[in-house]
Amino acid sequence: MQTRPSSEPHRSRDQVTDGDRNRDQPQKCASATLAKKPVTPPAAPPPTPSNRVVAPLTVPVIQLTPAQSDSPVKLARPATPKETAISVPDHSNKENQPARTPPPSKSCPLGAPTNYVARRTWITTERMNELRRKAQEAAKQNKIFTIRGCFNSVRNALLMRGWVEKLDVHRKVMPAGQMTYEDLTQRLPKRKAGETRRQYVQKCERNIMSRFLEHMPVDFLWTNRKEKCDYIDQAKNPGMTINKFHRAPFTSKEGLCSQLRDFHWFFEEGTAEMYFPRCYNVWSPEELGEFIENFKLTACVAFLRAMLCKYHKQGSDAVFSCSGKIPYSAIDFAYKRLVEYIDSCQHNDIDFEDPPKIWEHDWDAFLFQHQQLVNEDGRIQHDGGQRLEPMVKSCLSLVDKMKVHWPQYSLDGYQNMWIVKPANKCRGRGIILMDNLKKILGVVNLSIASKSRYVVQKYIERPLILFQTKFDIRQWFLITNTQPLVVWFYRESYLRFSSQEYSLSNHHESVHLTNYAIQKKYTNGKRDKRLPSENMWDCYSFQAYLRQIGKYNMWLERIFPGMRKAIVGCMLASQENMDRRPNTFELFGADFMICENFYPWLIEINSSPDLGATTSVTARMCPQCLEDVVKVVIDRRTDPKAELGNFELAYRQVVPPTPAYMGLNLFVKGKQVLQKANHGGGHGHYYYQQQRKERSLATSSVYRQRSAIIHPATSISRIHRAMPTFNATEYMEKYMVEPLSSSRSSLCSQLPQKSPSAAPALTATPSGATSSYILKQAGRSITQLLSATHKRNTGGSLSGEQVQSTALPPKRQRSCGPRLSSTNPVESTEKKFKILIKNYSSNGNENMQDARPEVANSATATAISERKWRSLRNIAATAGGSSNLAARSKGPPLIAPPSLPTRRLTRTKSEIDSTGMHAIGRTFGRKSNGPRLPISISVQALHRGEPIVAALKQATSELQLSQAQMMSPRTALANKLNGSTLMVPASALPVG
Ligand SMILES: Nc1ncnc2c1ncn2[C@@H]1O[C@H](COP(=O)(O)OP(=O)(O)OP(=O)(O)O)[C@@H](O)[C@H]1O
Repeated sequence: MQTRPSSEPHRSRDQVTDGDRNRDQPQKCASATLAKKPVTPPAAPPPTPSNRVVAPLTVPVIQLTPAQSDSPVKLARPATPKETAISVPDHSNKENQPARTPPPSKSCPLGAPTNYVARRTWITTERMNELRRKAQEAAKQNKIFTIRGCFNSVRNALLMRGWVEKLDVHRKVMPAGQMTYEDLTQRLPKRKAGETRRQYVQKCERNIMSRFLEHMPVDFLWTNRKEKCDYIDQAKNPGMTINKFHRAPFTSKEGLCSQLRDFHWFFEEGTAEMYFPRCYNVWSPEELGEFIENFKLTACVAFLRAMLCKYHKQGSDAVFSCSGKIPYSAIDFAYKRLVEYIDSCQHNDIDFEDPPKIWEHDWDAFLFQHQQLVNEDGRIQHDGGQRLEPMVKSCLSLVDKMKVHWPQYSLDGYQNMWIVKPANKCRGRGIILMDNLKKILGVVNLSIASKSRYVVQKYIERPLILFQTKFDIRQWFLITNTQPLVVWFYRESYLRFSSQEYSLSNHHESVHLTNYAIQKKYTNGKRDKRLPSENMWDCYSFQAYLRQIGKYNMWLERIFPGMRKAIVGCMLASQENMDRRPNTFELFGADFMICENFYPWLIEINSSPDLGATTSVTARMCPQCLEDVVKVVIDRRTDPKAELGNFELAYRQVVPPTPAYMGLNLFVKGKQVLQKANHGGGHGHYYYQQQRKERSLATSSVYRQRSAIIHPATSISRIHRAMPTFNATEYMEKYMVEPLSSSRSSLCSQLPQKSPSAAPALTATPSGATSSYILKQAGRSITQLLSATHKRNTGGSLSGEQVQSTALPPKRQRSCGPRLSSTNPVESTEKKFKILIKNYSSNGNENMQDARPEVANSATATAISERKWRSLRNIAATAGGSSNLAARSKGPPLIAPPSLPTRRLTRTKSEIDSTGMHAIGRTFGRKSNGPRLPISISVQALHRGEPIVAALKQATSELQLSQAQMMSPRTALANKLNGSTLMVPASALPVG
């Protein structure tokens, strides 16, 4: 018996054609007996840990029925050729040609021996069932993956871990239940030339297994392009892992530039530091202006530096000459600009008027002179009358001073070169090096007209060059979570050299752009022999080089940690703008350049780094990196101690516990309304101004207050990241009500307490000390109250009794809804409040007992201004018409309020219905299991300096307060609360 060779490198001349194969099929039919069952869904697999319900596979169950067995096999019907095992088209040798297969004969049609099947065909029924079982097992264990693109290392790594691939072509599935045996065995991929038999068999088996999984959701998707449908799939199947973030703004040049503008907020010494050449999104007029200013100032620095450098290296004759074309005043011009700049940095200019205006033509002339000095070896005019040494000395000291205030001094040279990059292109396309402002503006202005965007970045003129050749470093890193941020750093990296020697006089891309996409277009020029011909080194070769030149410590101390800190910093700065979806990770490739002083400068971050085996270096490193990604992403999920390959954890954000004061002790005092009312209308404006002042104070102090309370070891950025949502509903429910009891105490203590429903409120009245304390606080800003009550709650400044009367539970959950116990005084106050609101909601038909005693009190009545009445009316209008509420109110109406316009009735009513609120009085609360009110405000708004009042403003608007009240939200809310306890004088009621 001939054995089939395991591999077939080339297709032979006499290879089997499709037609041949078809002709063979009747014969193959005889080689196996298959009992095909109709599509029967197998039993549903048990639920997986992730609670995913695995849908039964609706694939044909293939009965394992050997062709010739001792036990006779019953066939439902004669197997058709399609149902048989499939023979592999043999492309290799003649021994396996169809001519050599036994001709179809009656001796082995449907009863051929199993071993015969195995010999002649490559997918037997046994194998088929095995594949099915494997697919089912993978589905049960959530181990289905799809890979788009040629990421064989990932594929192999997953297959090795028992995963099964669902080919991307099978994403668009046919309706469940329609899959037939033919679907599985037909339409198999064609064998490619050069594909070995084994490879082909594996390919077909993968194809078949993929079809088994057609109706199963994918658990792991590796793609190199973002598609919306994938994220929709992920939303449907949250367990699905995707290797791409939908939003990663730092991966475009434009995005990186804008993300890193605010980097200073995220600086953490030793953790997040950043060297990024200054960069401008010049399509934005603001940044264009900044760029122009920076360009000019850089030219001034470069002019003086170039002059000093030449003077010291080549002597004064190399710089000065009586026939020089550059006027001596150019030195003066540059000098003055630097002095002005340093003065402004040191704030020495605050007592002076604006610096004199410099006309554009003066700048043009100077920039031209700079070009002459640097590029054309021009001389500065000097007739020998003036002594040069003092001037040179003062220039030197000025440039030294400038180093302090010019953080990117180390990367600037003398030429003032800038690199102009299309904002959203990659692979070096459209990148130009320029040193002329007019030309740069010409490019970017044109781009504005053509709607293509550019960024302009300072070119690193003094890079570290190896053997006179420029290089950059490609560094991979992995993000596995954005909230909290988790960054994995790859220990290996590789260097990419340019094919030509470095020169600043030649601006050609082959000299300055070191990325592979550009360099592969050029043959290597005359360079040092020690450079690699494929223009790549791995980091180990670079380390060896550094060791050779005695600078190995620079790798350990500056380059490697510097790259890591830059990546962490960049991620922290961009974290806010990345998706927060779980089960998403991404491998990024960052490009760094090393400066002469060995500091790494971030150039760019790529979202789909080239992982092709383009050179021997990448051929070794890329597959390894991909395998390591699988280790981090897959293995570590189940085993925290799993091997991580070359990845190391660079940053794991620590989420600090929610600060105790956060949203807990914010409250609005209702007392201020009385003060305002007592002062009469004439002082209204004054008080309004006062409040505005307080609000602005609060605005600026919110951040300071917070930072002061936060433990110093906790960095701002971390806090900033992990800030919980400030829940206005919760906040108001609790703190808008609490002061009610306090403020009411001052009122109610004067009032006869007839109403039984008022009793709980009165019992809840805090002590006089607390009242006065609250009174004192009433005029302060909310932020001040925040810290005061924080102290109070932590028992710092108040007596135990006071704490008891005012303190609230120390820690609250983030979810909103009333959580105060029924014995809590605040609770009872809240009830009171509710009832009183109902009073108004009854639209005059009913009234509350609580209100009765109060209305008789003239002192209280006079305290109600027309405006307040309007607010009350508004509340009434808001709540009016909710007849169910009114019906629940008891007691005869004391006042017959006029029929008020119900302009906001509809919305409020629907709100009540839809949000599960059971009374308008509970506007501040909700049913414990009801949905949230639509008044949740992100605390980050507060953090960023927006006034807390703004938050209240929003809240008040949600509470349907009138425009006048919204002008002063604190007062408005207090009005509302107080108003609920105050009665309206009959005289204040509109007639009718
Ligand atoms: N500020 C800079 N200073 C010096 N060289 C730079 C600077 N920016 C970019 N380069 C050089 O230009 C090359 C291409 O730049 P960059 O990576 O930004 O372009 P790209 O189009 O995104 O390329 P790729 O997609 O291949 O990374 C870099 O490899 C680097 O050698």
